[in-house]
Amino acid sequence: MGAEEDKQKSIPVLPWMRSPIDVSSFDECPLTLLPCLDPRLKVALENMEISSLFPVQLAVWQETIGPGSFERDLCINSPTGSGKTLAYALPIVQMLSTRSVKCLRALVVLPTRDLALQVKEVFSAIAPAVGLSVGLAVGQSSIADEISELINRPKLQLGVSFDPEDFLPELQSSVDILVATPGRLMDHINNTKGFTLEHLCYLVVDETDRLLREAYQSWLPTVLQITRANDESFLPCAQTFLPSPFSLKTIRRSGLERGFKGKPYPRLVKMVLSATLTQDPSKLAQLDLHHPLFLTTGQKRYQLPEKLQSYKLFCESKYKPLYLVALLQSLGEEKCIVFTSSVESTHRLCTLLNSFDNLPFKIKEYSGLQRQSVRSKTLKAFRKGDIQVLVSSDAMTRGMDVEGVRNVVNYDMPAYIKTYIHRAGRTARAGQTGCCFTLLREDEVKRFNKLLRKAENNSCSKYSLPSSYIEPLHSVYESALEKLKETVEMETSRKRKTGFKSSLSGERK
Ligand SMILES: Nc1ncnc2c1ncn2[C@@H]1O[C@H](COP(=O)(O)OP(=O)(O)OP(=O)(O)O)[C@@H](O)[C@H]1O
Repeated sequence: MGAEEDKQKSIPVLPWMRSPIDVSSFDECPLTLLPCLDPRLKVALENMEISSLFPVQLAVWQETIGPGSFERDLCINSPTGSGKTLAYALPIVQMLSTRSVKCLRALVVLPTRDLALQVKEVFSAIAPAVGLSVGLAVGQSSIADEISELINRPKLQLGVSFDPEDFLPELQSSVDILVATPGRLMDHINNTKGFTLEHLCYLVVDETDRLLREAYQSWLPTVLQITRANDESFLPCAQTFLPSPFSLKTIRRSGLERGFKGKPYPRLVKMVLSATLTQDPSKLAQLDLHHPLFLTTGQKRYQLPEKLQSYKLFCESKYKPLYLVALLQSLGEEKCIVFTSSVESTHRLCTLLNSFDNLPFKIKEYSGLQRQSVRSKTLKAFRKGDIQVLVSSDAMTRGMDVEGVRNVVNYDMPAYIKTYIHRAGRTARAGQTGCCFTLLREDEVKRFNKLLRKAENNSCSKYSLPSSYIEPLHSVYESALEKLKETVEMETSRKRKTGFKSSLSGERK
């Protein structure tokens, strides 16, 4: 992956990526000045305490609602916390607001369940205002419960038995917009009667680079295959599905008229987004994009949030936990996320931190090693402020939006700039300030400086902790290490009985 990043120089290979729309040339736009905004959506946004659109949201609005009219598929590379979710949610909801028949018309795919839940919340805050329903397919509940949420079954008279096959034509979608993870999406595509993508108009692939990195049961080729077939059968009755006030003006005009010969009309519109969007032609080719338009921010490919301050903190390897505790104490009670390099070190570090006596904050781990239910519970408590420090591995943290996270700590130096961007991006969101601290051994400094140079806004000052924070911790640290040893032994013997190795005793890279 490092080699891959080096290969991808700042000039993209794909011609359409070489002349992007620069999002940084846009200003925020007050809702009162936003053209064509449905007044019901304006109220919904105001209820969310949103009074203006962020630059990326305005840029996307212009390319979707007007004057761009969804003419081209959109590839959006915009920093963490810049508001990409609403950038796609708002135009989709506005476009579907005049639909007369309920069917599944928009699909948003995300790599993790927590992220899908977060995105569903955004849609749920605006879609009901215009009579649209939003569904979730992430495997949070049993498949049967999920199906009953997504599919509207005909009501039967009491005592009448029926064969579901007989009623197939009457099964209808209960939702207009579906937010899904790939695995559950595939379950519904393959097994759920009445689940269909035949009316799909919008496909959003959020956290695109992450989703394209793994096959996830071939969800993307499957969705494209199904919708491509539909595009063709769609052709004669396309007009039925067009929302009336926008009709031909806002949905892509005739393929021939626009010079997009050979593309069925109306085609499935795609929007793909990331803070670190891949520029790899072979990966992007998987999306089968239609005359894609590239929206990006600034000159460099990688951007850090404008109000992020980066700091490096030098320390000896054996005292890293001690320095971390001193740093956390110096930061006070504000929410903080500490990143490590693996799920095992997340567990070990969290156990060690919890072995320190009398720390004035509550610490929990959040990693792929845990069950989803445990992770979701932890995240909920962190959002509420019942937990102040979250020790986390990388896999789960992309896109996570938790209010009040003022600090991020890289306990282990990230190996790639993309990792740094996604970790640091858990703070300094939505124009707020935030700090990212990286703990470094002497031999890591050069590599770290080189890594940061790949991003814009990359200044990184040295951070020193006063000795008054460090000295008193030495004895506490020694006894915490002793406690950790005991916990490792206990875990190892417990897991030996069940045939597992203690996750505290080894490192999985
Ligand atoms: N127009 C707006 N006005 C005020 N706050 C907003 C606006 N748009 C989005 N936000 C807030 O900004 C935060 C970040 O938004 P969002 O999660 O969509 O960012 P993102 O660009 O997707 O970040 P990431 O790349 O990390 O996923 C959220 O808390 C959201 O509520």
